[in-house]
Amino acid sequence: MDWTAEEKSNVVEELLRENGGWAVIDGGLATELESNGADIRDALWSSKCLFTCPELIRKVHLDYLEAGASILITASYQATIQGFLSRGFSQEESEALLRKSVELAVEARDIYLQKCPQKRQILIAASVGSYGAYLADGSEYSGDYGEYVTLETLKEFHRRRLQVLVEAGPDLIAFETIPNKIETQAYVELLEECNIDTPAWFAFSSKDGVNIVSGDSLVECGSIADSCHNCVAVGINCTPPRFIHDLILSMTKITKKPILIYPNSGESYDPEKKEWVQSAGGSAEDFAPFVNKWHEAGASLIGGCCRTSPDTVRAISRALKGGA
Ligand code: MET
Repeated sequence: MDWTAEEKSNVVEELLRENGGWAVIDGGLATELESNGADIRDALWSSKCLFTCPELIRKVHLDYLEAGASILITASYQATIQGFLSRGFSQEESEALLRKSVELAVEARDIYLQKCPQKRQILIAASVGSYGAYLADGSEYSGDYGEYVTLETLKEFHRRRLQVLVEAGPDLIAFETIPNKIETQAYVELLEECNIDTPAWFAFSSKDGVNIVSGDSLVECGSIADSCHNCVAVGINCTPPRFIHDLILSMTKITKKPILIYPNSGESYDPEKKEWVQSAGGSAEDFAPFVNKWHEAGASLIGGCCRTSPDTVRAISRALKGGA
């Protein structure tokens, strides 16, 4: 469909209007692929599935739609041209893999809508993971890229990837797990410099309920995102549920745009051990009682991140419909 820039930028508001003020985002993709048998222990993480088991990605997208999600996030979180090149793919093949992530989500939407008696709006959000996700050294959870990584390094790293994803025609761009201010700034400048009119959301992660993981201020980073012309929603992802309420309250002070949250199942990243440790009070099953409080506090787009599943999404959907 050929939409004007203004129509494109209204897709989230339109979805929220159609749905009565809230919408459900899908749940964890990589961890759900793993639960379905995919081996993602790899520097490419879930994006490895783009060439090893694309049909499984399509299946997981479909499972999330059947569970009630209205927004699908593509399998491009850790998909980067640099990452694919280092595995022996050519530039063309690498770009095709990026496009494939969007195509698979679009296919899942088409299959779902064909058999769904009640037509509903479904948006495809092209995931852009941080530079640290590409490095796969834990820096996506510390935001510490060292002194040699500048704003220009980050813009150069993301530029072509962003252009290719946009050309594949997603409804939205999902900047996910943003760890620091410099990368927030890089995304905002790239959208402008590349004349991108696809709307974008900015999702930060936090490990203390106050700042984003690098220690940079959520208020400051959220405000940078909020001031970006393309930005249609600001929020939090991959963060333990127990921090979410306070983070929503902080964000209501800096944005009038829709607030999105998709927490993980309660784990935190231990930089010493370089692994995720489960913490008490916030498993995916515990989501449902919080969901309406989060919505009342100001979040309108709600889903799950790592280690959440279609069951989590079903519970979120039920709770928002008033059935929890
Ligand atoms: C570490 S955050 C990962 C986000 C990504 N959309 C996923 O669920 O796989």
